[in-house]
Amino acid sequence: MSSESSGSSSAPPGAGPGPGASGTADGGSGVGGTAVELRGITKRFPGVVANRDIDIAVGRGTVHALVGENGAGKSTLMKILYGMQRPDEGVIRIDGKAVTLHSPADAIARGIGMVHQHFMLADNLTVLENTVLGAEKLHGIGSRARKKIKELSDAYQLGIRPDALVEELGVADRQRVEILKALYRGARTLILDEPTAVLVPQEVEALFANLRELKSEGLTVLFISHKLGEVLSVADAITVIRRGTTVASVAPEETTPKQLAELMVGSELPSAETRESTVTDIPMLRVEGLRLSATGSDGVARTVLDDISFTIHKGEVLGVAGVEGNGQAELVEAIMGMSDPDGGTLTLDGQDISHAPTRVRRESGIGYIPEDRHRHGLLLEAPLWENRILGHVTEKPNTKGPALGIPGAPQLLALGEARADAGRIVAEYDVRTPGIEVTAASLSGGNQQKFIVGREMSHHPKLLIAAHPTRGVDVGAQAQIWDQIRTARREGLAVLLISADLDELIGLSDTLRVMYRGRLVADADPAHVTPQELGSAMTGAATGHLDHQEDGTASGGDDGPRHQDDGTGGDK
Ligand SMILES: Nc1ncnc2c1ncn2[C@@H]1O[C@H](COP(=O)(O)OP(=O)(O)OP(=O)(O)O)[C@@H](O)[C@H]1O
Repeated sequence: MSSESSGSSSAPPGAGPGPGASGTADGGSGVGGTAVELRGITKRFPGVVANRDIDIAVGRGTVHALVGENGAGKSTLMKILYGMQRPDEGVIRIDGKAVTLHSPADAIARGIGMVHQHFMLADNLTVLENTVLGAEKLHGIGSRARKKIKELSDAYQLGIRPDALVEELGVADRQRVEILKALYRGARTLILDEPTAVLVPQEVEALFANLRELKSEGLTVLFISHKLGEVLSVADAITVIRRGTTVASVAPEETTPKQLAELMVGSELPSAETRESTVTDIPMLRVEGLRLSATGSDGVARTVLDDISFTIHKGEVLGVAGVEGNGQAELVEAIMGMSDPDGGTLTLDGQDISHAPTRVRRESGIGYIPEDRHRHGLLLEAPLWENRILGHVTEKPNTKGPALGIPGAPQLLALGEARADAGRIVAEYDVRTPGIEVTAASLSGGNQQKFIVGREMSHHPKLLIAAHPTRGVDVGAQAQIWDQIRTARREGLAVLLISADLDELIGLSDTLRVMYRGRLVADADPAHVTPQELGSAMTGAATGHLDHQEDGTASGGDDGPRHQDDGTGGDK
């Protein structure tokens, strides 16, 4: 049943803020009128009310942020507005008119566009082809489409060339192509799902400039973000969602990141832990001369890992900064045994694992938080308790045996123990789920991530390969995951941390390296480096040791790129 088109709502159009709201920033009061109204929206899933009586009005020509804890219901609400989910109750009004949205095509027809967190572009096609794909027949594309793309790109200063091949574009450009694609389809309201999660600070600034440009042309932007500082810098209005319902509408100039976080969780956040060094001189992972090449779709072989060497010691977090696509993902895959490097050696705790299969590497004590949790971290359609076993099928508590007490006999899966332990992870890591029987797919993104972190930490790894460990995770859960990593590090855990979140890299790492075009080109002291300095090295503008300058800029050392390690790693 759906009552979107009935027009029945507890609140009149353009009415004040929802329950508990401060009333200062309900977007409906914006000078340009109301672009989108969501009134009394309720959406139930088995065992969960994802949205409960949500009330939001978004002013036309404004940037409106949605914040809230993992599982609060933000994505569900945006999927409802984009026609991907049907609400059980409530009214959607676009430009004052009640509408029923059966599909994204319906939403697009009404001027709603969405840029998902995982871009949906075909790599081997051009910007032009990607933009018109699905919007019109490919054979119909030509000068008219090219002209329109150029006009849109110029009007909103997106700097996109219609004939550029998508696979040659960096993350920030791909995001602009997604925005362009939505504009091409006539979007007047753009939904962006965590748009800054993969961007370096300079790119975030550029995106925000684009958003301001869109706004000045009367477009409306709705975006979800966990980065509260950024939210405060770009949003005109902020809606806080807690446990499925709108709890506050806040004006950015009247709040701080801390207050916002507390509105999200409904209580005070713990204060950050002070840092102390736990780095030892005992090597845990030694990577020497790692090289990998890959053949692109043009048939040309390219070097993706170029003579990579470093050591991570017991109790040390080595952070690798880099713009996505500079070899970090390939480095992780090579360490996990998921690719076949051209050369180099890997030594884990004194044992040569260069040619060991992934399972053996895991059993030797490597925990793995993958970048792509859907492809490598979870079986989405399997229940959560089965996901407890994934990647740890030969380890306790998932196994018992040997069978029948016969030495040498195969081990058996210990299903009861695995279930019980899945329940423990859910409780300990605050994974918001109706239970362990639901599929992993039904959890919100941040809760899926918390489950993976819990699973990997439960095996007390010697080495944790953590790729974006808190991506999509709310501030409270992020602090908790950082604490867990710090605690394990005090007990000797070595960590390879890959992250696009520079605050996370700086805050957690003992040693920092910068990866650029497959090489480790710079290093920095996390106690002194700034996100801006790291950002410049990530774009290739600074190399060597990033000496902190008083004026806040970084200067590379004069000894050129220092991608070679002297074997001592980054110990301080
Ligand atoms: N398809 C689904 N089936 C069952 N439950 C679902 C489904 N989609 C979402 N949920 C549940 O609805 C609730 C809200 O999820 P939603 O993804 O909207 O949260 P979110 O605020 O976007 O979280 P995050 O910040 O982690 O992305 C969660 O409890 C989630 O488990």
